[in-house]
Amino acid sequence: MNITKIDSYHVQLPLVAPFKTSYGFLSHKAMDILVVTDELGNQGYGELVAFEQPDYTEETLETARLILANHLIPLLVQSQITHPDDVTRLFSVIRGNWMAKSSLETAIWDLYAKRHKKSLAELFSSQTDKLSVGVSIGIQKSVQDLIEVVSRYVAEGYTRIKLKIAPNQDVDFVKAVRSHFPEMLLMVDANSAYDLDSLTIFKELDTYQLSMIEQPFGYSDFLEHAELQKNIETPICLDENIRSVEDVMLGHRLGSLGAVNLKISRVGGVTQAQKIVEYCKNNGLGLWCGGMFESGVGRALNLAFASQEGFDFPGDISASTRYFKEDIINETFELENGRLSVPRETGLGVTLNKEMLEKYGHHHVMYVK
Ligand SMILES: O=C(O)CCC(=O)c1ccccc1C(=O)O
Ligand SMILES: [Mg+2]
Repeated sequence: MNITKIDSYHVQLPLVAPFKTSYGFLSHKAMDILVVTDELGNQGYGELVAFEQPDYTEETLETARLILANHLIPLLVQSQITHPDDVTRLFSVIRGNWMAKSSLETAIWDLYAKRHKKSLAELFSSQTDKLSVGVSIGIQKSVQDLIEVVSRYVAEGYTRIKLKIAPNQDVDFVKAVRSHFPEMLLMVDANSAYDLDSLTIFKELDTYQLSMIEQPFGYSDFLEHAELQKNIETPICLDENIRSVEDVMLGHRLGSLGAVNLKISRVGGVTQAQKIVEYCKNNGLGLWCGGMFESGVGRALNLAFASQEGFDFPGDISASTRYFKEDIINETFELENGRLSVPRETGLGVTLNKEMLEKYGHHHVMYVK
């Protein structure tokens, strides 16, 4: 394929409700939408999901833009690409910078699918048209507030609830939610807020039939996670730690994890993510699709990818309205009986809404042939 142009829209969407985690507070989500055009006029969309602060992982929107402009785009346009796997190989000379790589690699996947007049769901061997999904709930001011928020999402149909926790905002919250919803698929995510000194907290959390505990310890730690896993029954799920299939293998061998939160963007793209899917399937590890408050572009990709065999647990892929009042695509993802529809049109199966892009974004040209 011949790439003739790369555009980028710097978008900022207000969140319907602010989101509090153990490390920070989010009132709007910024993202860049890459549009890669080929010689036939096809356009592939990719989302750069990095945050503005380097507080989830090391990358930020600004570092990713630099890596794209100075390294990844020059590499890509100098090379002959016939399949998206070529992009991953090409980018392997550049260390890290997974979200920057993923934004371009996923745009090439969309472009490739469109050139072949296939949906991404089809290319990913999608097994289902409807996907059960969950919702991730930020830290609330009080137990009462949390119960109200959870009740609203349960009424909307979500089948799995994830609670963000932080020191001193953990056991009481979980205990209350569990007693209101005894059968609910429930889990917690600490975003690296604890260490082994908090073992007693986790032994207590271990008594609430949680599906898993996500990223309790350091964002690059494997040893303390393994020590914790020896002391609790609830599977540990790693998120921040996992950048490659090698990280999953390491965590598995050391006993640091029982499940993986897979975000395509955090592992450098679809081709890398697929290796993790295969490893988890072959080794009996839990696997589900995480989220980065994506716009509809990233959401469509997550839905297509997570509809393949191997994903065994509802992901953080919620309805459009859970995140934003208005989105930058023309389609909306609506919850029906706790499920979202997997797009079936060509490529990602979503189209950019020019009016919304203008309202919420700024246009930049990154490359012209
Ligand atoms: O619903 C979503 O898109 C994901 C929500 C979520 O938990 C999250 C959101 C932003 C950054 C990190 C995380 C996380 O999974 O840790
Ligand atoms: Mg997480």
